[in-house]
Amino acid sequence: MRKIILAGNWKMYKTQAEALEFLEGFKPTVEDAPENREVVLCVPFTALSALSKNLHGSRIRLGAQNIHWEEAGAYTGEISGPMLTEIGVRYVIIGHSERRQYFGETDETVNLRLKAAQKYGLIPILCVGETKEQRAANETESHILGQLEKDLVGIDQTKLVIAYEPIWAIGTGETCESDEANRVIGLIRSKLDNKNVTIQYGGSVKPDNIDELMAKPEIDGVLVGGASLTPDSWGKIVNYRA
Ligand SMILES: O=C(CO)COP(=O)(O)O
Repeated sequence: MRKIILAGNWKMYKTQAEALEFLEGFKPTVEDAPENREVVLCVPFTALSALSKNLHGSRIRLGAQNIHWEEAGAYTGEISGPMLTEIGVRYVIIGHSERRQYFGETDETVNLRLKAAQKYGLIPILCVGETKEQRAANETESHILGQLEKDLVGIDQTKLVIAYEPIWAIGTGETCESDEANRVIGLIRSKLDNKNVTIQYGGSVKPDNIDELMAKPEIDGVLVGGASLTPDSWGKIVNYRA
């Protein structure tokens, strides 16, 4: 039985005060969602501690958006596993296309970060996906399978979430067709040793396309940017119609 995980990726949005305001608005909605759905918010580092202290038994789980592979050290601007677990973080996004594109993340550093997350008991959400050019050149499959091959070396597939995020669908309003997302996710699953890994779709997920996406057999959840930023739209997404 695969776990359904709905995760919001706030990226570089919301101060601590804004995050707390969101929480108050969102808490009542999340408690109505069916129990078999894990609801995760991956927020900026500066909001993690305040949110953690204000969850008060809520079923919301917290996630970070990056983790360094060392436990501590001279790594200006980075954050370690123990720093995250100490404040109640359970998940961490690794290898998001924005980190690969703007911050020099490579499959090698993604692999190191994945190993660190698992070492410190965090569940990594590994992001993979192709650019518009790669899709046009029929390189979608080879690109994604190439990423997985390098990223997953030595990784325990029983403590892993994967998000398929076609880069051309991120923040563009251009959602991947649900059948196509289902096909690519099925392909990813076929290459994994553990067929029960939760595999999410991400890229312009909105309240008006969530039902269709979640109805697809291979899609086990979503990783959502823009539409996770307001309690109203995020509430509709976590309460999608099964
Ligand atoms: O990058 C994403 C989630 O990680 C998707 O962002 P959008 O939902 O804003 O397209």
